[in-house]
Amino acid sequence: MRISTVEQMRALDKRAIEVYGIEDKLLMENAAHALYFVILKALGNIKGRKFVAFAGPGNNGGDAITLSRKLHSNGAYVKIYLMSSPEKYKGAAKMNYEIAKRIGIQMENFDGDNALVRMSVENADAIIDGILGTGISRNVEGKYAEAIKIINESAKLVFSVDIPSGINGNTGKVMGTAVRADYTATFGLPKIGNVLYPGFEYCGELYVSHISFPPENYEDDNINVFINEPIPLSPRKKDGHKGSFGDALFVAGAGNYYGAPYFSALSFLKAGGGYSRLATAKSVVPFIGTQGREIVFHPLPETDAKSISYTAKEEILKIAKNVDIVILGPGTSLHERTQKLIEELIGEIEKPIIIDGDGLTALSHNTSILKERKYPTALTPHPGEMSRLTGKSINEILNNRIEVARNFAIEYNVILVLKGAHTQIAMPDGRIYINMTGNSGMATAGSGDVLTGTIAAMYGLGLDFEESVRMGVFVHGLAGDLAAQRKGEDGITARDIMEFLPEATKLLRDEYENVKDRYDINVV
Ligand SMILES: NC(=O)C1=CN([C@@H]2O[C@H](COP(=O)(O)OP(=O)(O)OC[C@H]3O[C@@H](n4cnc5c(N)ncnc54)[C@H](O)[C@@H]3O)[C@@H](O)[C@H]2O)[C@@H](O)CC1
Ligand SMILES: [K+]
Repeated sequence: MRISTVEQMRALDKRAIEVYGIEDKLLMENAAHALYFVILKALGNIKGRKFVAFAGPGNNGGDAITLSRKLHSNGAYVKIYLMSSPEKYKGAAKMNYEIAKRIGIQMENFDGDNALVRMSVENADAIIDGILGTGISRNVEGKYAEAIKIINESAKLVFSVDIPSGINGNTGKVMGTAVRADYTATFGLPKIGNVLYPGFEYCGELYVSHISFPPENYEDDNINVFINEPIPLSPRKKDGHKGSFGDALFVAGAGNYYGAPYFSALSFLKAGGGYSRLATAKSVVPFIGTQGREIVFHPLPETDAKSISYTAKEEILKIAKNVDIVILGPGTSLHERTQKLIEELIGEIEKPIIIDGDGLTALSHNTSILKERKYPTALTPHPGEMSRLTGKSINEILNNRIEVARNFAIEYNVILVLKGAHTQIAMPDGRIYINMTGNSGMATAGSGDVLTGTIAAMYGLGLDFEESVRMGVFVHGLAGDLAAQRKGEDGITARDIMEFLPEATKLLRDEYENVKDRYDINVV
């Protein structure tokens, strides 16, 4: 499914109106109907139920008034609080306001927090939030903030129209304050703010309605943000040998960094990969060797600090020639000579590579080396590492995740995985995939190492490089969700994520449609 910006949604509305003649009042009717269905689904029946709706000054308010008329028509009691003078309404919103007035639906101006409003809310079964939609243009203050406070303090079921009021439709950021909804129905396509955190969380259960747009209305290459849907894995070769499922080289580890090489190299095998090689400083081998017997070790000369020595370069390049994919950087340390080694390997390895951890720090000294690469490259930074790569502050990155990731991927011709809740995967042609698997328990040391191994495993299973990165991120999150289901989010460790990789891959093979549905946005 595509995800749109606010501006793209406006263009789609315009096209629906101008090309197909689906007038704005039809769109509004459809929008109201969609949320009506969600309410029906949540409450069972409507008759005799009491609703309080807050209607803002724009079309979001118009949708709320239209919905109120539907609820009224089906036997509910509705009271609407108008956030500003109804003279402001235009087009479909104005028409629906006038219909509601003629019908005699109770409408009052909201002049700020007071006992009467609180009492209406207290007596209601549910609240409709149509205060602000995608037209939010500044921070929420004054009586708008007061209305949101009343809603959030009410402990009633809250249904948001399009997007919880106060959430920025392009970024998912809270603009001062925002409604915490139980359900949200969004219209046309989900907006980026519905899908990125924290907006996603504020939506509660998220539904999308296509409000009668024909499917071709969405076929627009400029709308190039997508949900990261899983890609079906082809059946495993029954007569396969370990080389059939990929041969991966991990250049990882240093004295005191035993977890990163272990988790990355072993996760490759757990997620379905065939042959896992670990090239690491020689004194690291005995520490991991006893636990990771399935891994093939290439002990390398080391520095005084027990990190991989620069002199290992030719040997690494030689091994790299015989593998399918190379992973650079998990726990290689910040030793200056080792960093130099990794930096040069990035430029010289003639295989697809994944760069993570200390490899990203090595790269940040000279990002232009990426431009020399003629083979596919994926980077998996968290926002801190992204900050090092771009020189931008972490806040700047968090506030513009999509743009920052996209610009980097295009400029350096790489796949950039910007990690975090709902990780973004940016492709060199400008497409972005937003990943929906995973949970907060996965923000744990070593989780990123498991990710690199999982991506490499997907490549070993026969997906192309781009698909492997997408599926690696998906499967890693799915394994984390399975771990959370079993153990709770609080105590998940990298080991737990790794241990659930076989189950995650199996689930995708056995129950592909179920898994896909579980992480899709429901259509009403
Ligand atoms: N395809 C779609 O997405 C459709 C969208 N529709 C609705 O239209 C909405 C967008 O409508 P509008 O563009 O009129 O925008 P909104 O209804 O979101 O609000 C715009 C109004 O709010 C004011 N405003 C902005 N920020 C404010 C703040 N912080 N405090 C107080 N007032 C503020 C603006 O001055 C303007 O008057 C959508 O969210 C959706 O509910 C539907 O009617 C039908 C189709
Ligand atoms: K809203």
